Amino acid sequence: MSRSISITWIEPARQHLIRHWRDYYELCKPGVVALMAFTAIVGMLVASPGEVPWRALTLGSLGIALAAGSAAAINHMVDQRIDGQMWRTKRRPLPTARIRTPHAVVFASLLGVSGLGILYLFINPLTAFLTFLSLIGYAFIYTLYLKRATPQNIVIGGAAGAAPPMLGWTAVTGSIDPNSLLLFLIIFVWTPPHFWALAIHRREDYAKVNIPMLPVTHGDRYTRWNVLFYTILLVAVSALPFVTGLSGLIYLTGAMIMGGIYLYYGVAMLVSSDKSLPMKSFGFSIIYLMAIFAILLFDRYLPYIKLALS
Ligand code: HEM
Ligand SMILES: CC(C)=CCC/C(C)=C/CC/C(C)=C/COP(=O)(O)OP(=O)(O)O
Repeated sequence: MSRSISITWIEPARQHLIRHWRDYYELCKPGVVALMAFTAIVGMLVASPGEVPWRALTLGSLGIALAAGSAAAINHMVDQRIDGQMWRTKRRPLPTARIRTPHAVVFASLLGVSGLGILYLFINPLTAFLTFLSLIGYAFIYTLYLKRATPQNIVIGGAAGAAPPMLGWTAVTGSIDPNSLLLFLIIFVWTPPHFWALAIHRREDYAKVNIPMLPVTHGDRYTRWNVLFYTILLVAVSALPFVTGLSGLIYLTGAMIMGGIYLYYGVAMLVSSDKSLPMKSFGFSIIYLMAIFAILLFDRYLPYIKLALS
Protein backbone atom coordinates (compact mmCIF):
# COMPACT_ATOMS: atom_id res chain seq x y z
CA MET A 1 0.00 0.00 0.00
CA SER A 2 2.61 2.57 1.13
CA ARG A 3 4.82 1.44 -1.77
CA SER A 4 2.07 2.14 -4.34
CA ILE A 5 1.35 5.55 -2.73
CA SER A 6 5.00 6.54 -2.96
CA ILE A 7 5.21 5.38 -6.59
CA THR A 8 2.08 7.30 -7.61
CA TRP A 9 3.53 10.41 -5.95
CA ILE A 10 7.11 10.20 -7.17
CA GLU A 11 6.52 9.67 -10.90
CA PRO A 12 4.29 12.75 -11.49
CA ALA A 13 6.73 14.82 -9.42
CA ARG A 14 9.62 13.58 -11.55
CA GLN A 15 7.74 14.37 -14.77
CA HIS A 16 6.82 17.82 -13.42
CA LEU A 17 10.47 18.58 -12.61
CA ILE A 18 11.70 17.36 -16.02
CA ARG A 19 9.15 19.60 -17.75
CA HIS A 20 9.60 22.63 -15.51
CA TRP A 21 13.21 22.67 -14.29
CA ARG A 22 13.88 25.81 -16.35
CA ASP A 23 10.98 27.56 -14.62
CA TYR A 24 12.27 26.61 -11.17
CA TYR A 25 15.72 27.81 -12.24
CA GLU A 26 14.19 31.14 -13.34
CA LEU A 27 12.48 31.50 -9.93
CA CYS A 28 15.97 31.73 -8.38
CA LYS A 29 16.99 34.83 -10.45
CA PRO A 30 20.15 32.97 -11.54
CA GLY A 31 21.92 35.98 -13.10
CA VAL A 32 21.61 38.05 -9.92
CA VAL A 33 22.51 35.12 -7.65
CA ALA A 34 25.56 34.29 -9.80
CA LEU A 35 26.96 37.81 -9.38
CA MET A 36 26.20 37.69 -5.65
CA ALA A 37 27.99 34.35 -5.35
CA PHE A 38 30.96 35.85 -7.20
CA THR A 39 31.15 38.77 -4.74
CA ALA A 40 30.88 36.27 -1.85
CA ILE A 41 33.74 34.22 -3.30
CA VAL A 42 35.89 37.35 -3.67
CA GLY A 43 35.09 38.13 -0.01
CA MET A 44 36.30 34.64 0.95
CA LEU A 45 39.53 34.85 -1.05
CA VAL A 46 40.37 38.39 0.04
CA ALA A 47 39.82 37.34 3.67
CA SER A 48 42.43 34.60 3.38
CA PRO A 49 45.26 35.76 1.10
CA GLY A 50 47.68 33.08 0.07
CA GLU A 51 45.62 30.10 1.10
CA VAL A 52 42.55 28.64 -0.55
CA PRO A 53 39.62 28.36 1.88
CA TRP A 54 38.17 25.22 0.26
CA ARG A 55 35.35 24.61 2.71
CA ALA A 56 34.06 28.20 2.46
CA LEU A 57 34.51 28.24 -1.32
CA THR A 58 32.48 25.07 -1.85
CA LEU A 59 29.94 24.71 0.97
CA GLY A 60 29.92 28.41 1.91
CA SER A 61 29.13 29.67 -1.58
CA LEU A 62 26.62 26.85 -2.10
CA GLY A 63 24.81 27.77 1.13
CA ILE A 64 24.77 31.50 0.31
CA ALA A 65 23.57 30.87 -3.28
CA LEU A 66 20.79 28.50 -2.13
CA ALA A 67 19.58 31.02 0.46
CA ALA A 68 19.67 33.85 -2.10
CA GLY A 69 17.79 31.66 -4.60
CA SER A 70 15.18 30.94 -1.94
CA ALA A 71 14.76 34.68 -1.26
CA ALA A 72 14.37 35.28 -5.01
CA ALA A 73 11.70 32.55 -5.29
CA ILE A 74 9.78 34.11 -2.37
CA ASN A 75 10.02 37.49 -4.16
CA HIS A 76 8.44 35.86 -7.25
CA MET A 77 5.59 34.49 -5.12
CA VAL A 78 4.87 37.71 -3.25
CA ASP A 79 5.01 39.78 -6.46
CA GLN A 80 3.15 37.43 -8.82
CA ARG A 81 0.09 39.70 -9.14
CA ILE A 82 2.04 42.85 -10.06
CA ASP A 83 4.59 40.84 -12.09
CA GLY A 84 1.66 39.60 -14.21
CA GLN A 85 0.74 43.21 -15.07
CA MET A 86 4.22 44.52 -15.94
CA TRP A 87 5.69 44.02 -19.44
CA ARG A 88 9.14 43.09 -18.16
CA THR A 89 7.90 40.40 -15.79
CA LYS A 90 4.59 39.13 -17.14
CA ARG A 91 6.16 36.00 -18.69
CA ARG A 92 7.55 34.78 -15.35
CA PRO A 93 6.69 31.21 -14.20
CA LEU A 94 4.11 32.16 -11.55
CA PRO A 95 2.02 34.79 -13.43
CA THR A 96 1.85 32.43 -16.42
CA ALA A 97 0.93 29.51 -14.08
CA ARG A 98 3.78 27.35 -15.40
CA ILE A 99 4.48 26.83 -11.70
CA ARG A 100 1.73 26.91 -9.06
CA THR A 101 2.17 28.76 -5.77
CA PRO A 102 2.15 25.66 -3.48
CA HIS A 103 4.95 24.12 -5.55
CA ALA A 104 6.91 27.37 -5.34
CA VAL A 105 6.41 27.42 -1.54
CA VAL A 106 7.88 23.92 -1.25
CA PHE A 107 10.74 24.80 -3.60
CA ALA A 108 11.65 28.05 -1.79
CA SER A 109 11.45 26.30 1.60
CA LEU A 110 13.72 23.46 0.45
CA LEU A 111 16.30 25.92 -0.90
CA GLY A 112 16.16 28.13 2.19
CA VAL A 113 16.37 25.32 4.74
CA SER A 114 19.15 23.50 2.88
CA GLY A 115 21.17 26.70 2.28
CA LEU A 116 20.94 27.90 5.89
CA GLY A 117 21.42 24.34 7.16
CA ILE A 118 24.65 23.93 5.17
CA LEU A 119 25.96 27.25 6.50
CA TYR A 120 25.04 26.42 10.10
CA LEU A 121 26.37 22.87 10.09
CA PHE A 122 29.48 23.17 7.91
CA ILE A 123 30.51 26.85 8.03
CA ASN A 124 29.59 28.74 11.19
CA PRO A 125 26.47 29.99 13.03
CA LEU A 126 27.35 33.68 12.45
CA THR A 127 27.36 33.26 8.65
CA ALA A 128 24.11 31.27 8.83
CA PHE A 129 22.51 33.99 10.98
CA LEU A 130 23.63 36.91 8.77
CA THR A 131 22.49 35.03 5.65
CA PHE A 132 19.14 34.40 7.31
CA LEU A 133 18.84 38.16 8.02
CA SER A 134 19.61 38.92 4.34
CA LEU A 135 16.98 36.42 3.21
CA ILE A 136 14.35 37.98 5.48
CA GLY A 137 15.52 41.48 4.48
CA TYR A 138 15.01 40.88 0.76
CA ALA A 139 12.15 38.37 0.64
CA PHE A 140 9.94 39.99 3.27
CA ILE A 141 11.09 43.44 4.43
CA TYR A 142 11.94 44.73 0.93
CA THR A 143 9.42 42.80 -1.17
CA LEU A 144 6.39 42.83 1.11
CA TYR A 145 6.85 46.24 2.69
CA LEU A 146 9.52 48.66 1.43
CA LYS A 147 8.91 48.09 -2.29
CA ARG A 148 5.30 49.22 -1.88
CA ALA A 149 5.91 51.89 0.77
CA THR A 150 8.64 54.33 -0.23
CA PRO A 151 10.76 55.46 -3.19
CA GLN A 152 13.77 54.82 -0.94
CA ASN A 153 12.80 51.10 -1.09
CA ILE A 154 15.86 49.96 -2.99
CA VAL A 155 18.27 52.16 -1.03
CA ILE A 156 17.25 50.47 2.24
CA GLY A 157 16.49 47.05 0.71
CA GLY A 158 19.84 47.14 -1.06
CA ALA A 159 21.46 46.13 2.25
CA ALA A 160 20.33 42.51 1.73
CA GLY A 161 21.86 42.30 -1.74
CA ALA A 162 25.06 43.97 -0.53
CA ALA A 163 25.67 41.34 2.17
CA PRO A 164 27.33 38.50 0.14
CA PRO A 165 30.99 39.67 0.26
CA MET A 166 30.62 40.14 4.01
CA LEU A 167 28.97 36.70 4.29
CA GLY A 168 31.85 35.21 2.29
CA TRP A 169 34.40 36.89 4.56
CA THR A 170 32.57 35.71 7.69
CA ALA A 171 32.42 32.18 6.27
CA VAL A 172 36.23 32.14 6.41
CA THR A 173 36.98 34.05 9.61
CA GLY A 174 33.87 33.50 11.75
CA SER A 175 33.73 37.21 12.67
CA ILE A 176 32.78 40.53 11.06
CA ASP A 177 35.95 42.19 9.78
CA PRO A 178 35.81 46.00 9.25
CA ASN A 179 37.31 45.51 5.76
CA SER A 180 34.38 43.29 4.79
CA LEU A 181 32.10 46.23 5.61
CA LEU A 182 33.89 48.23 2.90
CA LEU A 183 32.91 45.61 0.32
CA PHE A 184 29.36 45.70 1.67
CA LEU A 185 29.39 49.50 1.35
CA ILE A 186 30.52 49.38 -2.30
CA ILE A 187 27.53 47.21 -3.33
CA PHE A 188 25.17 49.17 -1.07
CA VAL A 189 26.06 52.47 -2.82
CA TRP A 190 26.13 50.75 -6.26
CA THR A 191 22.54 49.46 -5.96
CA PRO A 192 20.66 52.79 -6.51
CA PRO A 193 22.38 53.70 -9.82
CA HIS A 194 22.14 50.01 -10.86
CA PHE A 195 18.40 49.86 -10.32
CA TRP A 196 17.21 53.42 -10.99
CA ALA A 197 18.67 53.34 -14.51
CA LEU A 198 16.39 50.37 -15.25
CA ALA A 199 13.48 51.99 -13.40
CA ILE A 200 13.75 55.10 -15.63
CA HIS A 201 13.35 52.84 -18.65
CA ARG A 202 10.48 50.89 -17.03
CA ARG A 203 8.70 53.83 -15.37
CA GLU A 204 5.33 53.11 -17.01
CA ASP A 205 5.40 49.50 -15.78
CA TYR A 206 5.88 50.60 -12.16
CA ALA A 207 3.33 53.43 -12.43
CA LYS A 208 0.72 50.99 -13.77
CA VAL A 209 0.96 48.79 -10.67
CA ASN A 210 1.37 51.68 -8.18
CA ILE A 211 4.87 50.76 -7.06
CA PRO A 212 6.45 54.01 -5.81
CA MET A 213 9.81 53.74 -7.57
CA LEU A 214 11.73 57.03 -7.66
CA PRO A 215 11.02 57.87 -11.35
CA VAL A 216 7.27 57.39 -10.66
CA THR A 217 7.11 59.52 -7.51
CA HIS A 218 9.76 62.17 -8.28
CA GLY A 219 10.07 62.08 -12.07
CA ASP A 220 12.67 61.16 -14.62
CA ARG A 221 15.03 64.12 -14.21
CA TYR A 222 15.19 63.99 -10.43
CA THR A 223 16.03 60.26 -10.68
CA ARG A 224 18.83 60.97 -13.19
CA TRP A 225 20.35 63.47 -10.74
CA ASN A 226 20.15 60.83 -8.00
CA VAL A 227 21.85 58.30 -10.25
CA LEU A 228 24.71 60.75 -10.78
CA PHE A 229 24.90 61.61 -7.07
CA TYR A 230 25.15 57.94 -6.04
CA THR A 231 27.68 57.25 -8.83
CA ILE A 232 29.94 60.03 -7.48
CA LEU A 233 29.53 58.55 -4.00
CA LEU A 234 30.32 55.10 -5.41
CA VAL A 235 33.57 56.28 -6.98
CA ALA A 236 34.60 57.74 -3.60
CA VAL A 237 33.57 54.64 -1.65
CA SER A 238 35.32 52.35 -4.16
CA ALA A 239 38.62 54.03 -3.24
CA LEU A 240 38.29 53.05 0.44
CA PRO A 241 39.94 49.60 0.11
CA PHE A 242 43.06 51.43 -1.10
CA VAL A 243 42.81 54.06 1.65
CA THR A 244 42.65 51.40 4.39
CA GLY A 245 45.47 49.36 2.86
CA LEU A 246 43.27 46.40 1.92
CA SER A 247 44.35 46.81 -1.70
CA GLY A 248 47.11 48.44 -3.72
CA LEU A 249 47.55 50.76 -6.67
CA ILE A 250 46.40 48.23 -9.27
CA TYR A 251 42.99 48.10 -7.64
CA LEU A 252 42.83 51.86 -7.23
CA THR A 253 43.70 52.45 -10.89
CA GLY A 254 41.17 49.86 -12.10
CA ALA A 255 38.43 51.16 -9.79
CA MET A 256 39.01 54.76 -10.93
CA ILE A 257 38.94 53.82 -14.64
CA MET A 258 35.73 51.83 -14.20
CA GLY A 259 34.31 54.63 -12.03
CA GLY A 260 35.21 57.17 -14.73
CA ILE A 261 33.22 55.20 -17.33
CA TYR A 262 30.28 54.86 -14.92
CA LEU A 263 30.39 58.64 -14.28
CA TYR A 264 30.38 59.22 -18.04
CA TYR A 265 27.07 57.31 -18.24
CA GLY A 266 25.68 59.29 -15.30
CA VAL A 267 26.51 62.65 -16.90
CA ALA A 268 25.40 61.50 -20.37
CA MET A 269 22.02 60.50 -18.94
CA LEU A 270 21.59 64.10 -17.79
CA VAL A 271 22.79 65.98 -20.84
CA SER A 272 21.73 63.70 -23.71
CA SER A 273 18.22 62.84 -24.87
CA ASP A 274 19.37 59.41 -26.16
CA LYS A 275 16.66 57.05 -24.88
CA SER A 276 18.95 54.03 -24.95
CA LEU A 277 21.31 55.48 -22.30
CA PRO A 278 19.49 54.30 -19.13
CA MET A 279 19.57 50.64 -20.22
CA LYS A 280 23.19 51.01 -21.36
CA SER A 281 24.01 52.39 -17.91
CA PHE A 282 22.12 49.46 -16.30
CA GLY A 283 24.11 46.98 -18.40
CA PHE A 284 27.36 48.71 -17.52
CA SER A 285 26.50 48.66 -13.80
CA ILE A 286 26.79 44.85 -13.88
CA ILE A 287 30.10 44.91 -15.77
CA TYR A 288 31.35 47.57 -13.33
CA LEU A 289 30.62 45.51 -10.21
CA MET A 290 32.06 42.33 -11.68
CA ALA A 291 35.18 44.20 -12.78
CA ILE A 292 36.03 46.01 -9.56
CA PHE A 293 35.62 42.83 -7.51
CA ALA A 294 37.76 40.89 -10.01
CA ILE A 295 40.44 43.62 -9.95
CA LEU A 296 40.40 43.68 -6.13
CA LEU A 297 41.01 39.94 -6.12
CA PHE A 298 43.79 40.19 -8.70
CA ASP A 299 45.48 43.02 -6.79
CA ARG A 300 45.33 41.05 -3.53
CA TYR A 301 46.71 37.85 -5.07
CA LEU A 302 49.36 39.34 -7.36
CA PRO A 303 52.23 38.88 -4.84
CA TYR A 304 51.31 35.18 -4.50
CA ILE A 305 50.99 34.77 -8.28
CA LYS A 306 54.45 36.33 -8.67
CA LEU A 307 55.83 34.07 -5.95
CA ALA A 308 54.35 30.98 -7.61
CA LEU A 309 55.83 32.00 -10.97
CA SER A 310 59.33 32.79 -9.66
C1 HEM B 1 17.49 46.11 -3.91
C2 HEM B 1 18.50 45.78 -4.71
C3 HEM B 1 18.36 45.48 -6.18
C4 HEM B 1 17.35 45.75 -7.04
C5 HEM B 1 16.03 46.47 -6.75
C6 HEM B 1 17.71 45.17 -8.32
C7 HEM B 1 16.91 45.18 -9.44
C8 HEM B 1 17.18 44.51 -10.59
C9 HEM B 1 16.25 44.36 -11.67
C10 HEM B 1 14.83 44.90 -11.69
C11 HEM B 1 16.87 43.63 -12.62
C12 HEM B 1 16.30 43.22 -13.97
C13 HEM B 1 15.89 41.82 -13.93
C14 HEM B 1 15.26 41.43 -15.24
O1 HEM B 1 15.86 41.70 -16.30
O2 HEM B 1 14.19 40.85 -15.18
C15 HEM B 1 18.19 43.33 -12.15
C16 HEM B 1 19.11 42.60 -12.87
C17 HEM B 1 20.33 42.24 -12.38
N1 HEM B 1 20.83 42.52 -11.14
FE1 HEM B 1 19.96 43.68 -9.76
N2 HEM B 1 18.94 44.60 -8.22
C18 HEM B 1 19.37 44.74 -6.93
C19 HEM B 1 20.54 44.28 -6.40
C20 HEM B 1 21.45 43.54 -7.10
C21 HEM B 1 22.66 43.01 -6.52
C22 HEM B 1 23.08 43.20 -5.07
C23 HEM B 1 23.30 42.34 -7.50
C24 HEM B 1 24.60 41.60 -7.47
C25 HEM B 1 25.52 41.73 -6.57
C26 HEM B 1 22.50 42.44 -8.70
C27 HEM B 1 22.84 41.91 -9.91
C28 HEM B 1 22.05 41.91 -11.01
C29 HEM B 1 22.35 41.20 -12.24
C30 HEM B 1 23.60 40.37 -12.53
C31 HEM B 1 21.27 41.41 -13.10
C32 HEM B 1 21.09 40.85 -14.53
C33 HEM B 1 20.35 39.56 -14.38
C34 HEM B 1 20.06 38.88 -15.68
O3 HEM B 1 20.08 39.52 -16.74
O4 HEM B 1 19.76 37.67 -15.61
N3 HEM B 1 21.40 43.19 -8.41
N4 HEM B 1 18.36 43.88 -10.92
C1 LIG C 1 20.49 35.55 1.34
C2 LIG C 1 20.81 36.63 0.40
C3 LIG C 1 22.20 36.94 0.11
C4 LIG C 1 19.79 37.30 -0.15
C5 LIG C 1 19.92 38.17 -1.31
C6 LIG C 1 18.62 38.49 -1.79
C7 LIG C 1 18.52 38.77 -3.27
C8 LIG C 1 18.42 37.62 -4.21
C9 LIG C 1 18.47 40.04 -3.68
C10 LIG C 1 18.24 40.40 -5.10
C11 LIG C 1 17.99 41.84 -5.28
C12 LIG C 1 17.05 42.05 -6.44
C13 LIG C 1 17.22 41.34 -7.72
C14 LIG C 1 16.05 42.87 -6.28
C15 LIG C 1 15.01 43.09 -7.33
O1 LIG C 1 13.78 42.76 -6.81
P1 LIG C 1 12.50 43.41 -7.44
O2 LIG C 1 11.31 42.71 -6.89
O3 LIG C 1 12.52 44.89 -7.27
O4 LIG C 1 12.72 43.13 -8.99
P2 LIG C 1 11.86 42.29 -10.01
O5 LIG C 1 10.74 43.18 -10.41
O6 LIG C 1 12.80 41.98 -11.15
O7 LIG C 1 11.40 41.05 -9.29
